[in-house]
Amino acid sequence: MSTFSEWTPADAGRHIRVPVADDDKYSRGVLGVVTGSAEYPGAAVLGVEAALHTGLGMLRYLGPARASDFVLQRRPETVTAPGRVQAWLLGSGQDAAVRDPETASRLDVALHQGLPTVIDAGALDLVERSGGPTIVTPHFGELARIVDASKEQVAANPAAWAVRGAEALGVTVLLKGHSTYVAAPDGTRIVAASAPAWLATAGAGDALGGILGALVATHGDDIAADSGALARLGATASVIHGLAAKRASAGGPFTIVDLIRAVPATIADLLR
Ligand SMILES: NC(=O)C1=CN([C@@H]2O[C@H](COP(=O)(O)OP(=O)(O)OC[C@H]3O[C@@H](n4cnc5c(N)ncnc54)[C@H](O)[C@@H]3O)[C@@H](O)[C@H]2O)[C@@H](O)CC1
Ligand SMILES: Nc1ncnc2c1ncn2[C@@H]1O[C@H](COP(=O)(O)OP(=O)(O)O)[C@@H](O)[C@H]1O
Repeated sequence: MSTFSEWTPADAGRHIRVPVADDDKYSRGVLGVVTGSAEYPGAAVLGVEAALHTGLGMLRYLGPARASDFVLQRRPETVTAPGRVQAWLLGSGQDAAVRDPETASRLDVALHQGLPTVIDAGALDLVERSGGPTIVTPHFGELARIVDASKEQVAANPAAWAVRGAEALGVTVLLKGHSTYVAAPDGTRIVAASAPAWLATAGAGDALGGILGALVATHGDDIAADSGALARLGATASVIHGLAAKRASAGGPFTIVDLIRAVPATIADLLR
């Protein structure tokens, strides 16, 4: 069995890009987002909110109209016009079985650009079309479908199945759960375990996708230079997510909006 090293808050702090005086909104990193659907517009709102709270230069949201309206109401700083991006976040809040043609075409265009890409939920079936460095973010049920195992088998040994997933798909796998296992095809193996079990609530994965999307968009050079970079950014996203959950929780229940609100202070702590 491969050894997974534990990702610490200090490790995470070293993988957050701090803007410098010369930066502008483009040099900081632009994230393109195709998430949400008429059925699940909330997932789009949560992912966009989480990405903006993690920090990036610009976010272009290019999902379906109903979701776009909710995103703009909540976050008017979101840009909904197409244009250049440095990375993509795809699939949260989408169901592969009922993809509308416009969303299908936007996913296709994104996947063929060869850019760093985060693939979640309803876009997981498209991973083979992804031309750039790719990280997928399945939960146990989703990974089970991908590797043709049962959910119980994955739950019994998530570390081994994360590795199997990375080998089978040839991309970095971030397997979500109480502990989050990240395995890359180059042999990078990381586990992050900072989350309280209160985090097991709908929308938590959508927020993780947004945090990771922002980290990926702001680390384009690192990803191009190093095949393990996506795994380290995945683990960093998971640590930020888990610590923000702890901060929002204070030992009790919390909502995902509370978690997202806690992200900026969590990042500030990690940078100290
Ligand atoms: N506010 C929203 O709009 C929300 C939208 N969501 C979206 O809803 C869609 C369906 O997602 P689901 O995950 O519910 O459905 P799926 O159809 O992907 O998964 C359901 C199956 O996977 C298992 N499963 C689900 N989550 C699991 C976990 N964390 N660990 C182990 N097994 C798990 C279930 O037992 C079931 O067998 C996704 O596109 C997702 O992004 C959810 O994220 C919830 C919030
Ligand atoms: N028992 C648990 N303890 C801590 N974190 C958990 C637990 N169960 C799930 N999580 C976290 O919650 C999130 C759930 O993701 P996902 O299943 O995709 O949710 P959703 O689709 O509802 O957004 C993941 O980040 C996962 O790591």
